[in-house]
Amino acid sequence: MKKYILRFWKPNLLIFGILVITNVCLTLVSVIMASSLNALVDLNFTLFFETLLANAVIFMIYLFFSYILINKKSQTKQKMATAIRTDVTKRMEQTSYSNFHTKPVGTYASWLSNDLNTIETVAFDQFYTVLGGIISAVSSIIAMFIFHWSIVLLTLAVTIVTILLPMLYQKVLSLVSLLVTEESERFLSKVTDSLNGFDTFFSFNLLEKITKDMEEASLKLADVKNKQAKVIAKVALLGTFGNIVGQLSIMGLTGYLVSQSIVSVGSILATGELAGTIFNTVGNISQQIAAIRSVEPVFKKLETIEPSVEKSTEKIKIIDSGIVLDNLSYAYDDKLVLNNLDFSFQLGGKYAIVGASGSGKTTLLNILNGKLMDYDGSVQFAGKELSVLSGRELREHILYMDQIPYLFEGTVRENITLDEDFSNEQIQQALKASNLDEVVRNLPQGIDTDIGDAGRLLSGGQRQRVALARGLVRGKKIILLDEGTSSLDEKSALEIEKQLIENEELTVLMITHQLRESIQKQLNQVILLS
Ligand SMILES: Nc1ncnc2c1ncn2[C@@H]1O[C@H](COP(=O)(O)OP(=O)(O)OP(=O)(O)O)[C@@H](O)[C@H]1O
Repeated sequence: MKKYILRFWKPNLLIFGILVITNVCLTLVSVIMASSLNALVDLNFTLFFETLLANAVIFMIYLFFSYILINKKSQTKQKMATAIRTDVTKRMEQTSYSNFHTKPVGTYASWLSNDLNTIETVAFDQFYTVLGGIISAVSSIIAMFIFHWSIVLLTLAVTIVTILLPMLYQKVLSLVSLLVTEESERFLSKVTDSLNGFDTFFSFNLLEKITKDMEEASLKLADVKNKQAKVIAKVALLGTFGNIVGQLSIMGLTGYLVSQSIVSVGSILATGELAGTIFNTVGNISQQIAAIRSVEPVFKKLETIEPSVEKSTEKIKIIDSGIVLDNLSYAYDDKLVLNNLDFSFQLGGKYAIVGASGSGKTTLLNILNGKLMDYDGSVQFAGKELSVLSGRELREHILYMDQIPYLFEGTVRENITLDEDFSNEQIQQALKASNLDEVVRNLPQGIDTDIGDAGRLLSGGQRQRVALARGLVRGKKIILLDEGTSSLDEKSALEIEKQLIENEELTVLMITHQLRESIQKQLNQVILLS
């Protein structure tokens, strides 16, 4: 948290300055109140009204700065929250494919929403509250010197005890807070997973499973939240106890000093007010600091996405040779999936990869696409070993298309360009090459038609073609189709496969369970994985 407070030190310094002004205003009001009461006791009505007027002016100043403070706090909090979110997604940009997939997407969504919410409302809000509290307590203690040193001494003594007592619970509070964030993560992940399965549950008449999953997850979350509330209640109790003891003892001491004519009658009003301010702060400060500390594990968690160390950033200057596998093996932990493969894919060649389910077809394409770099043996592309190329460089030339390509909410154009710049001509060519031009012509707003959540308004086959156009518009010359035409009808699948296979510029590796005869004839080779 410190990192972000310091990164935005200018607005935070401004907030500090405004907090000083507002709290000094409140202290002044309390001190002047003593003069008001003294004036009243002395029947000096002029002085009484003058002090009232002075307090009214100070209150106006206080209100003005309080308004600025609320706005500044909100703006700065949002700036810091956006910076944290950006840091998290930047880490995602830099991590490896397999690292990213070690957690369900729902977990990351929870980080960026739930956890950021906690950071905003617990860490940042409480930080400003504690800061304001300390400033008001310090200015109140200083003001107490006006009345009598013994009042300051007693205040300091009770303050120390009130701060120390609730600290006994600090560790437990941090622990339960961490449990709450972990359970919230599991809750979101479970509920997202269940909701994503709406269509499946619908077809099996099992929609009640969504409610059941949600209820189970919600009860677990409620359990840890109740545990957290119990600890917070104990800390709050100790703080409130210190607060009450502190206020009563100061009132008692001032009363005694008044009775001994050491301080004026008006002092009782001011010290009561000032003691209230100090002990309200002190009584809550342990709880607030513990709350801020409890968010530290959340900050740490957001930094757990490891950046992947790309061995090299060598560039491919010219693609003048294809892909050569030499003794290629791959294992997920100790599960060997590919074993000593030797093979050459010629540039411009067309290949089908077939094999039983689980034989490693997708794994092979994931290696060629730079998603899995921890292979054994050798894979050369354009004369360079894959491991000396960055995955990023590889994907500049290779398009990987899986069975269910993801489409974003938005238009066909946005889904193809993904916010990058392409000329209309480039887009039209890509539409034609992916057999999408006629489909797009028939859409109500052509290429600028909104295709709904995850491309829902397009058929499975049309979605597949949009994904293909995405790669072709970027001039990718190596196409890896992981059953990329599986959701197309026979005629469309054949058309696309033919189009790709007859394009001399493209090297095509397609995993297929349905090798059509007419296609098979045009392939350089069918590779069987076992
Ligand atoms: N991330 C992973 N972690 C552990 N094991 C995995 C992982 N991905 C795949 N596997 C395992 O590796 C083996 C090969 O999977 P792969 O997806 O490459 O097979 P496939 O031939 O493409 O299968 P299919 O035809 O069913 O799509 C399978 O047994 C699978 O369970």
